[in-house]
Amino acid sequence: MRPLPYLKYDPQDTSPQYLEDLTCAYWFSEVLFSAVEWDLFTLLEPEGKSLEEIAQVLKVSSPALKRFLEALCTLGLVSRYRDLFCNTAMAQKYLVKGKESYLGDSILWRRFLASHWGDLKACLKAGGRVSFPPAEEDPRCLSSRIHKFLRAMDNVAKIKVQELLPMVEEIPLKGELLDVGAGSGAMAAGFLRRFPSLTATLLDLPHVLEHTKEFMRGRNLEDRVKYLPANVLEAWPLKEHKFNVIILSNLIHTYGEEEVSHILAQAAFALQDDGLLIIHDFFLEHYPEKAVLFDLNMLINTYNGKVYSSEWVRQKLLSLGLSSTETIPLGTDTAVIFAAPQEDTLMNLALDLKARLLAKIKKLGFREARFIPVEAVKVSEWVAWRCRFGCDHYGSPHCPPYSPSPKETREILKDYTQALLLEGEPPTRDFQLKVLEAEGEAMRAGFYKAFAFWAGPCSLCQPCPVDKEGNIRYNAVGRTRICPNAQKARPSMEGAGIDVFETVRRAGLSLKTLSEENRFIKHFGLILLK
Ligand SMILES: C[S@@+](CC[C@H](N)C(=O)[O-])C[C@H]1O[C@@H](n2cnc3c(N)ncnc32)[C@H](O)[C@@H]1O
Repeated sequence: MRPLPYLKYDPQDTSPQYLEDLTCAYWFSEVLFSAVEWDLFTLLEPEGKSLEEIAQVLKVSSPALKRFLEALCTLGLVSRYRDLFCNTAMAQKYLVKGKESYLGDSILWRRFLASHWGDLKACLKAGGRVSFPPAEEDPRCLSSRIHKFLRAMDNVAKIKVQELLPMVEEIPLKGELLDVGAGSGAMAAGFLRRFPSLTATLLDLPHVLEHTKEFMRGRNLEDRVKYLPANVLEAWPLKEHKFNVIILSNLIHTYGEEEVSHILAQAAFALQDDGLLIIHDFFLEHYPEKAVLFDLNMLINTYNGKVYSSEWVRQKLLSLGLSSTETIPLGTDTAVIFAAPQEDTLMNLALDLKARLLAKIKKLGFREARFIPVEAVKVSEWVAWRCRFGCDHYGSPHCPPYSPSPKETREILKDYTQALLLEGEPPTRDFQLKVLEAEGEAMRAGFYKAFAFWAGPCSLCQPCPVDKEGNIRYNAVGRTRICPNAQKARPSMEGAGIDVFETVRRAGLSLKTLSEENRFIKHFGLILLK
C-alpha cells in the first residue's frame, strides 16, 4: 500500500497536493474512529457481512454506509468479496475485540484526546495545557477515565514488549524487576512470561494501581508480582532495595526535565551493580515526524510532558554513572535506550547491528538513511558520458577519468551484499564529510569493508591544491591523481558510473531533476557493506 502522503514531506515536491493532503489528514482518522466506535471490525467476523446486515446492526442508512465501507476498502481495512464486506488481515489482527493484539482501546483514547487538539493555539499562547480534568471529579468518572487510559496503554505495551524482548534474549534475566509507572502491567507481564526466574514489582500511583491489579488478575502471574503504590516524583519508598532490571516505559515523556532528572537518578540508585535499565519511549531522533507531533500532544494534554532527544537522556545517564546504548529503534514509532552501571551488561544485548548503525548514522544529520541490497545499485555506461560531456569538473581529482569506471564499479559491487543509501543536502563539503563520518561508523560497527561514495566533485580542500593542467602525479595503479587528502577523498556515486536516479527510485525514495520551480538540491551518498 502507498504510504499516506502527509507522512513524508519531500522538499523537491512543489505540487500543492501535499498541503491538500495535510488539510484532510483528519478525514482518515475520523473514518477509523467511527468504525472502531461502532466495533464494525468485530461485527465483520468471522466471514464477512453483507451491506444490509451491517446496516441493520448499526441502524444506519444503507446507501450512506456503502460509501463509508468504500472508504474503509480504500484505506485497506475492509475488502469486498462478492456481496460480503470482510476484514483485511490488518483489521483482523488489530481491530477485532478479544484478539491479543487488539488496538481499539488505544484508537478510542486517541479519539478522546483529539478534542483537546482544538486548544493548540491557546496552549501555545499560554505556554502549556489549558484544559484540565475537573478538580472535584466524580470518583466514578475518574475511575472510568483511568481504566480507559490503561486499556489504551495496555493495547500498545503488549505489542511493544514483543518487539523489545528479543533484544534481551541473550541475557538470562533473573532476580527482581521494577516496572516504574507500570500502567496495566503489560510490559512487566511480557518479561515475566519470557523469563521464568524473574519476579516483578509494579510501581504506580495508588489509585492507578487498583486498576493495574485488575489487569494483572487475568494474567495468571499473581505469585510473582508485588505492587508498590508510590509517586515517582518523590523519593521512591525502596529504602536500600536494589533491582536487577528496571523498566521506564512511556513514562519520561509525561514530565519536564527536572522531574525526569529525578526519576532517572532514583532509577540509577535502585539498580543492582550488574543491573539493566530499560527506557522505552518516543525520542526525537527516531521517527521524527511522529515524535514532534507526539511532543505537541504532550504540550496539549500534560502539565509539562515532552518528547526528549536520546542525546539528552544519555547525557543524564552518563552523569549518573551509567553507560548506555544509542537509541535502538523498534519496528514501530518508539525506541529503546538500555543503560547499566557496568558496560559489559550492554555487550550481551542481542541488538541488531544494522539497527544500531542506522541509529548512529541518522544522528549525523542525514534526511534519510536506508539499507538496500547491493543489487539495487544501478550502474550504467551513460553516466560516465554525462561526466565527460557536460560537466565542468571532468578531469578534476577523484572525478572521471580518475574515478572508478562503470566496469570497475560493477566488479567491486560483487564483493558486497548490501549498501546504505544516504540522503542529505548542500553544502557539498559538509555532506561529503558526513558521508565519511558514516563510513567510519560502519567500520567501527564491524563492517570492515565499508566503502563510501559521496555526491559531487571532491570538495574537501578549498581550493583544490592539485593542479588540473600540470604537475599531475599518479599512484601505483596509475589512475588516481595524488592529492594531499587522498586518505579521505572518495569518488562520487555518479563519478563511479552509478545511476543515482534509478538507485534512489529502487530504494523507495525520490529524486527529481531540477527545474525553475524546483530548486531544492538533494545529495545522495552510498556506503557499500558486507
Ligand atoms: C503513559 S503510561 C505508561 C504505562 C506503561 N509503563 C506502559 O508502557 O504501558 C504512564 C504511567 O505512569 C504512571 N505515572 C505517571 N505519573 C506518575 C507518578 N508521579 N508516580 C507514579 N506513577 C506515575 C501513570 O499512572 C501511568 O500508568
